[in-house]
Amino acid sequence: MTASSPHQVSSQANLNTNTTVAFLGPVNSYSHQATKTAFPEPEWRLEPTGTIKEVFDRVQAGQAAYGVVPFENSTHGTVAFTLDNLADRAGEYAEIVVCDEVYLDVHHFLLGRRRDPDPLLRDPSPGSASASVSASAAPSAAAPSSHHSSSSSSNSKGVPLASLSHIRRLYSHPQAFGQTGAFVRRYLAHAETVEVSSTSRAAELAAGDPAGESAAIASEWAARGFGLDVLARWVEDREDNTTRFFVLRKDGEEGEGGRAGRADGGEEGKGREDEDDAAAYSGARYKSLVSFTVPHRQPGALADVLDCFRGRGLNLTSINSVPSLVEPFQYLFFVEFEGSRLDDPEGRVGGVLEDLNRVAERWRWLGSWRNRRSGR
Ligand SMILES: O=C(O)C(=O)C[C@]1(C(=O)O)C=C[C@@H](O)C=C1
Repeated sequence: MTASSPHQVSSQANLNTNTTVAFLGPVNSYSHQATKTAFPEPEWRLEPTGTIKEVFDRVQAGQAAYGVVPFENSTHGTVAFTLDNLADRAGEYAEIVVCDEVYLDVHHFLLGRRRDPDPLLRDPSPGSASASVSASAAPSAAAPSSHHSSSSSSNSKGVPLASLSHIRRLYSHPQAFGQTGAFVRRYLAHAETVEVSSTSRAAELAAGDPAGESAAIASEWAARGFGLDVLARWVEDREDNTTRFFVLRKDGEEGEGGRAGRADGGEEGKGREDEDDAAAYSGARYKSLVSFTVPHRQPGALADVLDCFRGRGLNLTSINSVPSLVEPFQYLFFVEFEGSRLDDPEGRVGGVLEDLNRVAERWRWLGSWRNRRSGR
């Protein structure tokens, strides 16, 4: 697993600042990997939480300078828990903004205990590319994996490396289940699926099953961390499976060393700026997020808001909605777009925010940060 374009914060810049970063734990979750990429230890103190909501809580309470939360996955879409907290219906997170993003390639592993003896086992080491499997390894294992390429080194991807007939329970995070549906339906239809708070929590639960009848879909690091056997590797539906994480902080706390300092053009972003000079609109180097509601009964109210972005020449990169919980079937919308409120020489972002005053019922700016995939 790799994270694209590591963008780490220098240790010197962070002397005398709060260096705690909260992420969804336990350790060895994908959130942990994403956090380590952006906030290398030991300069940063990484603190696992039990839920995504706790990441928001700690940042808002000032107990963590930053928080890292999954936002969307390329296969399964938006992470509902994160959107729910960004919606901030109870006004608990009034100061929280997004100040950066991290992309992580996500390859899921099936972890559990091998049957002992397991005559079908070939190579259980995490990340091994040389493992192969007998045609009778598991229910319907004879058929080649349909979802990954068929090169020889990929033969062990997406197929069981050991018998799975003893697995009765399969733990994982709902997002991970959503990214591995083909494998689970094909090889583990006989097992009960149990959603838990993270993939590393899933591995912890599987490791704690004395009968060895539980398995987890989790990361290869969780295999090592919890001493589990790798029963299958790269079980995601799509090999290009990628999750994008948001880095959160409190608004106005982007002082020296803060990651958002780079989002408004700090030194660390300079090389990147030069690379991107060719971009037609310089705002493509950045992204911003706003949430808003529109008058529910007014025809075209949502279109009016979207038209403001078109009018200002701002490219949208994602649109989401969640129930407003004010009245049934009324929604709060999120629009993410290219451009920064913090570096806005042409005034396009400032302009669109003024437009929102006119056409939206309520709106909130949720941050501007460097586009870590500009030019793609
Ligand atoms: O469960 C984890 O390991 C997480 O960090 C959460 C999460 C998510 O919510 O999207 C992160 C990345 C993967 O997409 C699957 C799960």
